[in-house]
Amino acid sequence: MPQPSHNRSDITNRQDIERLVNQFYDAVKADATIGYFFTEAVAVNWEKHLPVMYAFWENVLFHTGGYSGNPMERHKQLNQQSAIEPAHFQQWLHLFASTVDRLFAGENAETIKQRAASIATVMQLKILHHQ
Ligand code: HEM
Repeated sequence: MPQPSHNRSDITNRQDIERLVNQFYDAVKADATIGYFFTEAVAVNWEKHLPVMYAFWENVLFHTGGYSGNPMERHKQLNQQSAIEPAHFQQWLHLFASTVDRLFAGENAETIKQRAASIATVMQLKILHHQ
């Protein structure tokens, strides 16, 4: 259960992003539905992947310009290796939103959840249409 919102503050800086991303992937790795993408389909090198994800989310929220990857292409490849179904996306989003809500409350916390949902929608469409 999230704490009452008056005990949580908003996402305001890089340190908050790092905390969010670390706790999100702890939940992802332990998850029965999507954990295997990260532990078996891809043997993720976390020392490399986490800083990429800090930069990605920092750029989404604060427009820092520090991310220059191609997530759509990466997930199309991944989908060819191991199919990513709508239920996987739903669980990914559920874990993301519940991690945000457990740690933070405020305008940026709402924005980052919305951005995650809209990027996930585009990603699913791209995968579906093999664009
Ligand atoms: C069920 C859904 C998803 C699965 C299973 C999944 C899985 C993965 C995996 C295995 C990687 C590769 C890590 C590596 O290269 O070592 C990755 C990278 C990444 N994912 Fe996802 N992902 C999902 C959804 C999403 C969503 C919805 C977003 C954004 C809102 C996202 C953002 C990223 C980004 C930014 C990268 C890094 C790409 C790069 O190397 O530049 N993922 N994902």
